[in-house]
Order: sequence, then C-alpha cells, then structure tokens
Amino acid sequence: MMNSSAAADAVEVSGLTVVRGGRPVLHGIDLDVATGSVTGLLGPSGCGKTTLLRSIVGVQKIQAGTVTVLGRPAGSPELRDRVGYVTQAPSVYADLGIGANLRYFAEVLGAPRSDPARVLEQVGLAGREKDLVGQLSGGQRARVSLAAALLGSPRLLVLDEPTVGLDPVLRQDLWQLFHRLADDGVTLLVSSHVMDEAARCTRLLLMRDGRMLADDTPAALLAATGAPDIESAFLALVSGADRQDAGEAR
Ligand SMILES: Nc1ncnc2c1ncn2[C@@H]1O[C@H](COP(=O)(O)OP(=O)(O)OP(=O)(O)O)[C@@H](O)[C@H]1O
Repeated sequence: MMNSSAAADAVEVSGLTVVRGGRPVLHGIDLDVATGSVTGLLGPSGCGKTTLLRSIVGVQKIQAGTVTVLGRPAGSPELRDRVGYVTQAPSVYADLGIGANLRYFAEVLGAPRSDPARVLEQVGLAGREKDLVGQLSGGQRARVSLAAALLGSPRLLVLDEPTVGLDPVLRQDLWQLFHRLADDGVTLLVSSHVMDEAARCTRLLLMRDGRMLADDTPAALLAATGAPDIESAFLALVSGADRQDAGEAR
C-alpha cells in the first residue's frame, strides 16, 4: 500500500526475524520511524543494529516479518533514489578524487549536475574536489561517503555509525546537518554505540541481543527509568529485562 499522508511513518517494521550464519540475529522486531525525525539506533556491539539497517535498506535476507519504507516494501526499485545508505566501510573509490567520485555517483543516480557541489558544501568539504580519496583521513573519507548518500536528496537517510573516528567539532557539525535535513522533512535513522550521541536524537531505539528494549524520546526514557543519562537508562532497562527473563525462566 502506498502512503499518501506526509505524516505517515517513513519506516514500519513488523515481526522482523533475521538469521545470519545459522544463528537468529533479530527476533521479531516491531518499530516505526516517524517522518522527519532524527532517530537514534543504539545498542552494544553485535546486538544487530547493522542487520536491522540492512533490512530497512533492503539488502538483507529476512526470514519473517515485513519492512515498509516510504510506503513501499524495503528494497523496491522505486526506493533506489529515495533512500541514502552509508555503511560503516567507506563506499567510495580510493583511486578517484572526491569530485570525480561524486560526479560518478550523481550520474548513476540521475541526480542534478549541481548536486556534487551542494553535498560537498553540506559535509564541509567544499574546495577539496581534486583531493584523492585514498589520501584522506578516515573521518574525511566517511564524510565523502555521507556526501555521496546525500546526492539526489533522498527522503530517508540510513547512517551506520556515521560519526566514528570524527573529532568532537566535526561530530557536532554533522549532528547539526542531520537536524537541518530533518527540518526539511528528511528522515534520519542513525546507529551508534556511543550513548552520549543519544541526547542529540529526537527519538531513540535501544536494542540488545536482537530485541528492542525501548522506543521513546530521550526525555521520556530518562523520566521512565529515573536515570541521570541515557547510558544509565540503558543499563536500568537491561537489568529490568534480565529480571523479567529470570522470572519467566523460573
Ligand atoms: N555476514 C555475517 N554472517 C554471519 N553472521 C553475521 C554476519 N554479520 C553479522 N553477523 C552476526 O550478526 C550479529 C549482529 O551483527 P550486527 O553487525 O548486526 O551488529 P551491530 O549491532 O551492528 O554491531 P557493531 O556495533 O559492532 O557494528 C552478530 O552476532 C554478528 O556476529
């Protein structure tokens, strides 16, 4: 079914179950990501964040459940230029310059010719078009990958740990960019295992062991747990879940 309402959720996941390498990795996940939100996906390493993002982008084989993105089944051809995805590994060519990379991806996507200059400005790399990607720092390379994902002005941006390896000033710049994009109606789903980034999100999904522990605003999570920060709130939710599991096992 096609969503016609602008207020509809950008992502709707129901009963999502994924098995990788013969092991269950996601156990029947349900979640919605509101249009125009900056939603943080947080949880410890290995809890399934990347697998969930891959399912939303449509590159992950799923065993059960449904994933609907901008009103279409995840991975539909119509979503190709409406969803931007930045993986943890840089997805740009090391032996090409920044400008050549962006012009190539813009051509493939059919994005406007003015887009490479626009996205370079957005990620703070204007004037660096000629720099070879292979000679950039890790953080600069990550920003080129982000710039490539911004080509064609996608309506949903799925970013897997986009701020890893960035200094605090760049991290702040990027979070400001995320909120400017959200103000324009773009939806951002951003994974991180750094809990101090949580406060920058309008909504948080807290994950553990392939299950969703919480889906709420940062303020509501703090209020519900009485914790002073998101890291403590997460730990409180984990010990609550453990107590519940132990109770059910008895
Ligand atoms: N290609 C693969 N084949 C088999 N199992 C995999 C594969 N990739 C990931 N897994 C397993 O799936 C589980 C979830 O991994 P995933 O990468 O989704 O976690 P994550 O929360 O994104 O971790 P991180 O924060 O370290 O990136 C892990 O137990 C991992 O070992």
